[in-house]
Amino acid sequence: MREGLSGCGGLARGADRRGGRRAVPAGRRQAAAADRAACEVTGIFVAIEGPNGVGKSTSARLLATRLAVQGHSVHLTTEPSRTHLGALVRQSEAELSGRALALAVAADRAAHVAGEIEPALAAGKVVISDRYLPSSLVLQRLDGLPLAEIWRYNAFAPRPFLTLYLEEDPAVIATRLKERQVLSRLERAGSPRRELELYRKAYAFLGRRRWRQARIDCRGLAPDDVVKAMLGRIELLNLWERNPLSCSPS
Ligand SMILES: Nc1ncnc2c1ncn2[C@@H]1O[C@H](COP(=O)(O)OP(=O)(O)O)[C@@H](O)[C@H]1O
Ligand SMILES: Cc1cn([C@H]2C[C@H](O)[C@@H](COP(=O)(O)OP(=O)(O)O)O2)c(=O)[nH]c1=O
Repeated sequence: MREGLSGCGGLARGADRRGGRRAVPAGRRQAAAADRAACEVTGIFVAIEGPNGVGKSTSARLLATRLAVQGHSVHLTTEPSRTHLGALVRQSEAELSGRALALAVAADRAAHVAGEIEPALAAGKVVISDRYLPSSLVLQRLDGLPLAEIWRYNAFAPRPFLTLYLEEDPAVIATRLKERQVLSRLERAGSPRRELELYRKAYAFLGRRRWRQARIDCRGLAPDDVVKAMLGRIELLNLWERNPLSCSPS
């Protein structure tokens, strides 16, 4: 098994993530073995995180393009997902808040993982997600929920191969947000500085849960340079050597 890719290929399952062993009743062992076979995957999963306006969408798109040009089979996705449920979450964010929004986001995440991320990984793709679980550890906290409660709702979520956190000077992010015509309720509730602070806490929290993650200091970097730094982080992990898929472009 590739290092850090326990469980379902590029995804590490909850029991492993928590460092515990899941007791499987004898009668279910066969089904569990079938599940393991069904989720035998070869792709890898990279999540991109950071405060609103830091450049996640821009660099996720560029990273996907760069990898595709290199010949990799890439699936670029986002949270909230591009499903009806994801659209509903986006539309409802103004009036849905606190626990209700946290649960709606977690439901969308569960559907996103099962319906989109895992199948793409099973097909051997590099999955890049613009936002994932760490976003909840920041945005739902902005909405007043304690970390432990948010974690409970998201404990099912598989650990990505690598999570990249973009960081930038809060003043630069604030200038970019001023250019946005409409700010969402949570964008207004937070601030770049507060989001950066909560992301640092999320990083530490997930680090204790053996998430593999890296911060990228985007100060003074053009989008192309941010992507170079991302690729550097990925290569640092010897990803390409470890993952046969990535060595044999489709
Ligand atoms: N590295 C960068 N340098 C300068 N501007 C950037 C950079 N990355 C993104 N931008 C710009 O900042 C704004 C916010 O970027 P975006 O990717 O939408 O952020 P996010 O997805 O994190 O909210 C966009 O106008 C984008 O063109
Ligand atoms: C991914 C995620 C989104 N959301 C909600 C709040 C955000 O304002 C809304 C939309 O996400 P956002 O990334 O701001 O969307 P866009 O791509 O339009 O910039 O979804 C959460 O509350 N928690 C989460 O973990």
